[in-house]
Amino acid sequence: WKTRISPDRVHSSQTLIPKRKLCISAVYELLRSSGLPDVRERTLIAIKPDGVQRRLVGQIIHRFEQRGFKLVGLKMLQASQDVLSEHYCDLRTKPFYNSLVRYMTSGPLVVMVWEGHNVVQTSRTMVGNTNPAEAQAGTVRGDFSIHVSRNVVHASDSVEGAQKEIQLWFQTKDLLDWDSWDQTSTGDV
Ligand SMILES: Nc1ncnc2c1ncn2[C@@H]1O[C@H](COP(=O)(O)OP(=O)(O)OP(=O)(O)O)[C@@H](O)[C@H]1O
Ligand SMILES: O=c1ccn([C@@H]2O[C@H](COP(=O)(O)OP(=O)(O)O)[C@@H](O)[C@H]2O)c(=O)[nH]1
Ligand SMILES: [Mg+2]
Repeated sequence: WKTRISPDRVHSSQTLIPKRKLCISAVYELLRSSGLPDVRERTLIAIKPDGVQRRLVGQIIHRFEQRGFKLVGLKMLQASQDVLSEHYCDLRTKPFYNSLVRYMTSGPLVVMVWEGHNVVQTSRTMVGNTNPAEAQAGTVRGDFSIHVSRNVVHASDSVEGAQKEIQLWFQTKDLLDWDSWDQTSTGDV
């Protein structure tokens, strides 16, 4: 037991922190300061009530996993009017705002945080045009929907927007900073 734990772990105040985790943090810091890709970019993806009702949750998650992004937060919830008015504050003056809120509160949502290089922009591409009639086949909206008022999924549209939305929908403690085995040299845990 000792030989297995001790070479891999260091003490930091009260807790034991895996050395590998410290190393990975240092590598991320180096990448950031060197201008190399930020592999820790995060975005908020929400499967809207029509996506949940139509049992599309698995297929949508599959697309993000298959693309190579990492799931760091996931919950199912009934959205409140308050959270939605904050989430869609830029749309409050739009004529469709009230129907949008009715739609978004009509059933449970599955809200997720995905992480990876360029995840905000790539997710927007994967999700497709806001109006499914204009969305390319192969995108979530282009494959699963036909009308803008039932477009299955939400994806943050900028890195700053994603940060705000993640703070709105999740508490920091509910986001898991887990190490992906494909980013470490061995599968030894
Ligand atoms: N003309 C419209 N009629 C009905 N609903 C609309 C219309 N335009 C937008 N919506 C709804 O409002 C949502 C938010 O619009 P927005 O312009 O932010 O599109 P989006 O960024 O592609 O979508 P989301 O923010 O949900 O990812 C749309 O996803 C859609 O559900
Ligand atoms: O004419 C419109 C435009 C948008 N929406 C809804 O409002 C959401 C948010 O709009 P946004 O412009 O942010 O588009 P998105 O980011 O969802 O592509 C969309 O997803 C739609 O659900 C709508 O119902 N009618
Ligand atoms: Mg939007």
